Amino acid sequence: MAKIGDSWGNFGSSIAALLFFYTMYRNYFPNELRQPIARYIRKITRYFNPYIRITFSEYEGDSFQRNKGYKAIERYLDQSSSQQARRLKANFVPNPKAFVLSMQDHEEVTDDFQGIKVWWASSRTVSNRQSISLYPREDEKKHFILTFHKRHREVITETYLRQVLDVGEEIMVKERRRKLYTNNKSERVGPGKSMWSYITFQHPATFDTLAMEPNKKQEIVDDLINFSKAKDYYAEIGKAWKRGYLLYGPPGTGKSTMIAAMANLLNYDVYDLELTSVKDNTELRKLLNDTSGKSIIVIEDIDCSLDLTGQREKKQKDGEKKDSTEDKVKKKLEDNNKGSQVTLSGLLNFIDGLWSACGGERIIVFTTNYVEKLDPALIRRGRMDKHIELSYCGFEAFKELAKIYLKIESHELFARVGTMLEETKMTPADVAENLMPRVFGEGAEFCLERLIKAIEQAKEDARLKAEEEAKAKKTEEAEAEGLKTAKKEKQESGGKNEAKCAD
Ligand SMILES: Nc1ncnc2c1ncn2[C@@H]1O[C@H](COP(=O)(O)OP(=O)(O)OP(=O)(O)O)[C@@H](O)[C@H]1O
Ligand SMILES: [Mg+2]
Repeated sequence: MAKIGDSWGNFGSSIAALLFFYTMYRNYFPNELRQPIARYIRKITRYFNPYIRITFSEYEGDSFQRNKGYKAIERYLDQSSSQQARRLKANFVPNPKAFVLSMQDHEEVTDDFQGIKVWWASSRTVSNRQSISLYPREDEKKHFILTFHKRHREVITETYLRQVLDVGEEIMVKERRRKLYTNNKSERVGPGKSMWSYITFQHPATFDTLAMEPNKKQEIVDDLINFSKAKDYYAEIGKAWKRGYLLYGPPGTGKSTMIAAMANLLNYDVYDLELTSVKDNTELRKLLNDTSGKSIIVIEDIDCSLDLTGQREKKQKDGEKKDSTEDKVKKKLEDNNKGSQVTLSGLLNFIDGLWSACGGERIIVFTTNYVEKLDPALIRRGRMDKHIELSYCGFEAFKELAKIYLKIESHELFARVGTMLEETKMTPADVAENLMPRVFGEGAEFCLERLIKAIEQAKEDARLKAEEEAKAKKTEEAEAEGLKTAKKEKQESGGKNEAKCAD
């Protein structure tokens, strides 16, 4: 009891002494001396203080740019925060649906790295300014402060902080709501606004629900996963961490569905780039600089977005005849391209990684119905690393669709469907449409029979179309023959007349 009384007595006299010195200092020290003394005291304490403090602010300098590292640190600290901090705040994350607990301001947690103890504190400073601001952050500044012993300076600043960022970013990617971005026309974008607008990406397609030959599918999945894990490899060989896929095939064969499946597999955002809305190459560069890592940049129907047919056009003018499909594509291209001056070389520059080399991994996907129309420079390996053909529905793809839509792996009608699909071209979209039960209670057999009828109908349609085409060709040939004969006759009669005149 006496001991406690003694220590209270010592404590009291120390406080009294401190107060005494402080009053003396305030009242009797001239102002000019106070500043150097304060500086000197700070120097002494710094000399004896073995700890280093690093402050991580929520915003970069005085800019409006949010510091990505701050968010990553916050996510990294969540686990220690939920176990150690006493005052927590709860944030909702959609993926997986849950509350994430983070520490409140002015809380402190500890972390252990290779046996080294560090302290993390969250802090918020509020400015004294008496202004009214629309932006809360102008007056409030949030920081994380990391404290550690100076003998661990190298390990902490180099290895530990790298790990904090990597782990934090990984958590953020896992729990984020993925986005589907589309580019706005530049006229509609106000100053300081992003050229991309987005909605939440919620496409249900996965590689499990995508019907295609299993080995081919596995090869694509492996390729994507290998790419997403190859950060160090790309750094080693000095290439931008990007990969290009060209998906080609007739309409309804699953090109867009595959892009959604890719995004779902890798947990990437999707940037759907409408090239015809991009004014010129400079704008294209800006758009691409504004994309984030872990994303798929998609240009659908590339043949209709850009004039890539220059060489072919020249040949056609030299006398070749255009077919009706090409006519249509050309017309669509002209309609689309009004106002866009993006050139092939602008696009090539982008793909080559000059502009996409900033930041994390990116996948570029082009889709087209007419692969033969694309300029070889655009799709050469290295730009479009993998060319994937999505084609008409074969037996293997049909079996996958039956598994997805009818939940069956075999049926006595399968063999017949298989033979019919070999003879008739039908897209997976059409097969899926017929297999999907339309009203409650439609059984597998009913749906398979409907599919058989649809294939028979498609076969009949194809036969009629071929007949019509053959007829049209014959008429064309007859007309050409007629023209030729008429020309010959004219020439001959012209020759006779000339001879008469000479007589
Ligand atoms: N291989 C497939 N596996 C499963 N479903 C498919 C497949 N191909 C097409 N489908 C179905 O058909 C529909 C149309 O497919 P999708 O939009 O992917 O075709 P596309 O190749 O992108 O066509 P387009 O060239 O016209 O853009 C999708 O809703 C999808 O459900
Ligand atoms: Mg499509």
